[in-house]
Amino acid sequence: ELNEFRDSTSHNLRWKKVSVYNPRQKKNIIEPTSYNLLSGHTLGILGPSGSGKSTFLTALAGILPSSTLTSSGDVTIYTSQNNDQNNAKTPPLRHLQLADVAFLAQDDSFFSMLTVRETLETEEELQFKRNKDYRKIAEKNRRNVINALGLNKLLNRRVGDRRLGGTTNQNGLSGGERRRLSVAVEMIGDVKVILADEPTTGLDSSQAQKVVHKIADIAKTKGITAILALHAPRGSIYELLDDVFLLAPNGIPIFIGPAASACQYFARLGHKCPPNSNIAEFLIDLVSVDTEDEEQATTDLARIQELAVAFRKEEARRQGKEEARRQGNEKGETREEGAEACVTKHKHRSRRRLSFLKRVAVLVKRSFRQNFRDTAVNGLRLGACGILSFVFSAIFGENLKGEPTAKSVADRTALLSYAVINMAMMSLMKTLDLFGKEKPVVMRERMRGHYGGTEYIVAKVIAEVPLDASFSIVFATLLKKYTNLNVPTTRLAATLGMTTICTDLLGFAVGSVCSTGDAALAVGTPLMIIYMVLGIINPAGATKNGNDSLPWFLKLLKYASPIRWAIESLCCAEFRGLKLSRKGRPSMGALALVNSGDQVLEALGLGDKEWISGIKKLAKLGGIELLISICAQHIFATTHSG
Ligand SMILES: Nc1ncnc2c1ncn2[C@@H]1O[C@H](COP(=O)(O)OP(=O)(O)OP(=O)(O)O)[C@@H](O)[C@H]1O
Repeated sequence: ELNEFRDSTSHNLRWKKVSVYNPRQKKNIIEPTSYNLLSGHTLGILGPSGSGKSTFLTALAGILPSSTLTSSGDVTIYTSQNNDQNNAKTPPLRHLQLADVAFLAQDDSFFSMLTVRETLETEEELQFKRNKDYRKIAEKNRRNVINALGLNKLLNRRVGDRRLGGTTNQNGLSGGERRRLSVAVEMIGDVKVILADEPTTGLDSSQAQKVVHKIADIAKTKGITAILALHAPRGSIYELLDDVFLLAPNGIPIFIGPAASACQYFARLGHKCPPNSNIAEFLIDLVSVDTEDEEQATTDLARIQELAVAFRKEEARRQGKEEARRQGNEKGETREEGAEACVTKHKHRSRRRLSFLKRVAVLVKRSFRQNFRDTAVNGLRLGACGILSFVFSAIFGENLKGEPTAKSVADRTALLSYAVINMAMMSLMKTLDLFGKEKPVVMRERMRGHYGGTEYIVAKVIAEVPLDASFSIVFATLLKKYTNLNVPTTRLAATLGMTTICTDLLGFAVGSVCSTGDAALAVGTPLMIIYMVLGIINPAGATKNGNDSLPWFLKLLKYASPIRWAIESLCCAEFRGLKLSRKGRPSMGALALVNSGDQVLEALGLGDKEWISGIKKLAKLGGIELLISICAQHIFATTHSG
């Protein structure tokens, strides 16, 4: 099966003096290193926790969080081909681009409701044009990837959400299967390098070995390179590595070279690897510092210092040799110069091959599947609508029975306010939760240039907003059925629907601005509470100028509160033209003198408002939130990717 993967091109990876600097701490996080990793080789980065393995990988891929760290050095792909036809097209040496990289992050993130097949198809659809030729290549590539990673039997299984665990995830994928799917998703494109950050995390030893074996196999058969950051690999995993890069704390390089020669190298420096031991463990022990024992820590630091000096000498010797070889080899020199010229000339290749509308269509399809298939959550939301409408009617419904009275005004206002708050809270929480879950997948896809923030938000609006709004319609219908509210069902449903749309869009805006789902929840919840406090109508009466004492930023928040406009709108629909019986009229307060709904609206400071004016405000607010979401997606895309 893997034979189909084989192509005539070999892609070597070369990095020159790659280092990472932390400008805030004014120090290197990774000291400069250079290496030439040959096509088909798998290199393992070993080192204790915090030594900089992940940072080095992200620096190679070119996806360091630029706001906090800077990298320098050159990362290039050196292509050697046996096929003359291809030779004319591809420059022999060029900068590594993100499109060349399959980057496997520590977490496996997917859309949980999609099957393995759909997950791979979506990746393929986002990468390849839908014309016949592209589809043929894409399908062949997908088949090869599926075979190579042993995913054939899992194609129709839903990916599932690991965080749910236990019973809910019974049909979902196991940790090892998710890792293999991650590799498959990354391999769908025409990648030249596999970078994997702790690909064995969370796996048992046999699954861990299988995953590394698959990656090393793919690298060999595809003629590409693989670099794996490994925390504490077993001996059997070490045996799969062709090359090793050993990092000491503070990103100090200690060894880089063939895995088979590591023991010999350290033996020469007086550190013999004990026979029959795990070489990886021995190497990591060599560069680990015992933080609990001060005396031992001093010994460890001295050893690391000595090994670092030896590495620098070895590196200088190797570079001198290479320089001499280059100078002595006339043919080699000409080739290298030509190649360097290619590095500077080569332009970034765009991976966006689909039109805007097609990209949106693919994303809408995925979002639909994710939202509609989540029957457990949708069922719970429907149930919540039913239960809440029943509870609300039990609490407030009594005073609404029979002909409308002045006594019922407070209950009517409170009932409408809670209905708005309920729908707003439900949709905001759901949107922020989903946004957080999707974020890693979306960031990865956007980093690879599959689509931009606009397509993502537009697709979410098309796929999610109608479903959320339909829950509002159900809630409005039930509420109207159980209570004796005056507002027509259509107006109640439309207002609650608009509130849901507006809070969905608010969720998109908050989710786009915040870097993680947790941060979005931490910002979104208090923001909604402020909107609630500022938006709620005091049934004891309000003055038109009640706003005047508020500071400007609270006035702004009051204006931006969807809850305010929805409640005002519903109050207008409820009270406008309503005749109030004199029975049970309150003896005090602003409502004591009212005879009609119009007088109530006057007392509430809504005398000149209509139902439609609140709806128009909600629509305007939704438009602004949509714009903020799209802008935030573009502005924060790079900072959040790190
Ligand atoms: N964005 C960042 N800004 C500043 N410092 C960072 C950033 N990312 C990582 N570091 C620092 O770089 C160092 C190396 O971190 P890194 O995560 O690369 O180590 P690691 O070897 O991969 O660790 P582990 O094995 O635990 O995953 C740490 O000291 C860390 O605090």
